[in-house]
Amino acid sequence: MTHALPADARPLLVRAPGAPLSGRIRVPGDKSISHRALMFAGLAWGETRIDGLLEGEDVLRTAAAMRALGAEIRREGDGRWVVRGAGLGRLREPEDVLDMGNSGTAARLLAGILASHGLHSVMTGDASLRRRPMARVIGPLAGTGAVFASREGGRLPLSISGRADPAPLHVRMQVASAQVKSAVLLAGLNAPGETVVEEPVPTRDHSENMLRHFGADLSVETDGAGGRLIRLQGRPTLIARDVSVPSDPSSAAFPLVAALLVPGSEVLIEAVGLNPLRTGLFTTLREMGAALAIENERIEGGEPVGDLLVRASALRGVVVPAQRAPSMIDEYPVLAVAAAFAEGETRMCGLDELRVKESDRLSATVALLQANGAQVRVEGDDMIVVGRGASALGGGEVRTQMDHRLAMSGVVMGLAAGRPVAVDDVAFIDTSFPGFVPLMNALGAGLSA
Ligand SMILES: O=C(O)C1=C[C@@H](OP(=O)(O)O)[C@@H](O)[C@H](O)C1
Ligand SMILES: C=C(OP(=O)(O)O)C(=O)O
Repeated sequence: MTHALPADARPLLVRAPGAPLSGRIRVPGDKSISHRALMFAGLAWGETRIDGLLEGEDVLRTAAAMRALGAEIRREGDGRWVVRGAGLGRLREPEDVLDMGNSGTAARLLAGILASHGLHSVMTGDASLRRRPMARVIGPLAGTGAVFASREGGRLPLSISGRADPAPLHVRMQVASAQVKSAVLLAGLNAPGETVVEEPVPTRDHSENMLRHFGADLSVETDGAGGRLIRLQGRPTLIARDVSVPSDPSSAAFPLVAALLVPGSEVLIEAVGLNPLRTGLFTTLREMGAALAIENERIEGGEPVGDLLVRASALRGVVVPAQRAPSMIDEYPVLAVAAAFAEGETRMCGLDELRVKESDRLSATVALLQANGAQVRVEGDDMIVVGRGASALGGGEVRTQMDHRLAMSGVVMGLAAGRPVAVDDVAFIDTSFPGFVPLMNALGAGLSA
């Protein structure tokens, strides 16, 4: 197997800190909400102020793309971002190729905007993103009348000839994906009439919440089985509204699991987003016996948030049901690390979507664990990890494959294991969690990079 590293790869050797992790931290803003804030603000009339925007590389790609489409976006000295929207239906044609870097969310959501405006555009990304499937958005978005040309298998680069008069869409989701749902809703915004999304398995609803926040007419009906029917009335007047971005629960996952696994640790993570469609990891860790308390629950900027108080805990294996997967989809690599230290077997069910993330996260997570002495196997779409003591774990290399979540999971493995862990490239952590290493060091992790 080849093991190609980018020229600017940043390796890191991670050792157990030898003392508990402790302190109070705040992790960066939610990545999903940050992308959406920039996109909806860019389509609105007036000036939107965004507090707490994630300044990770993925989100900066969305900012650059929205600028290329005519939105004015600036960062003020106090860290607040201000967007003067171009207005729905009034975007300008980008002069050059839109490079979405490592970000599936940026590429797929933007495809919905581009398909529903009368302009021609070409989108590309880095080597990881160019491998990821775009047919899942091209298929439904073709219903607008837009014309797409992609590489084989619907891969980037992708050219889009959008429609100034897009047809509204009626889509029944074939895959549980908030990115696909959001692409359809974004396209439906500029289509006269009603766009409908049938979602048998609910996924994160930040787009729905934010569309309402900006004044769109959107309704959600739920059926008895948890499915959702979303109706959006096209061509609303979107009006700039201030946005406050909560801390990202998917980023909180890494210091949280590290604190659970490093003996004696006690860590407080402030103001973490607690949208119920994002908190599957917290539910699962509690089922595993984690001492994880949620304090000071409140609503900030329209989303529930709370402080997570976590103490090192002896974990036991559990079965994680497939229905929970969308609410913790990005957390499986670090949950698998936690499971490697738990007593007994953890079975994580229904992980097919992990195969199409920044890497094939299912096989990459298996490789991460196996290289570090854990017992792991895959049966169909399930991953099964049998836990062992810390002294039996570590000593291996983690190949991160341009995937930030694998890099951070490798770091957590190294902090908890009996032997050091070599992570081949931590550079991609900046896509979602800038400042990860110093923040972990503020807790006493003692990382050298
Ligand atoms: O809509 C979003 O912001 C996201 C949805 C999920 O992807 P899928 O929609 O592909 O499941 C998730 O993995 C990604 O990190 C962010
Ligand atoms: C899957 C992820 O992001 P994206 O799809 O936006 O690249 C992630 O952040 O784990």
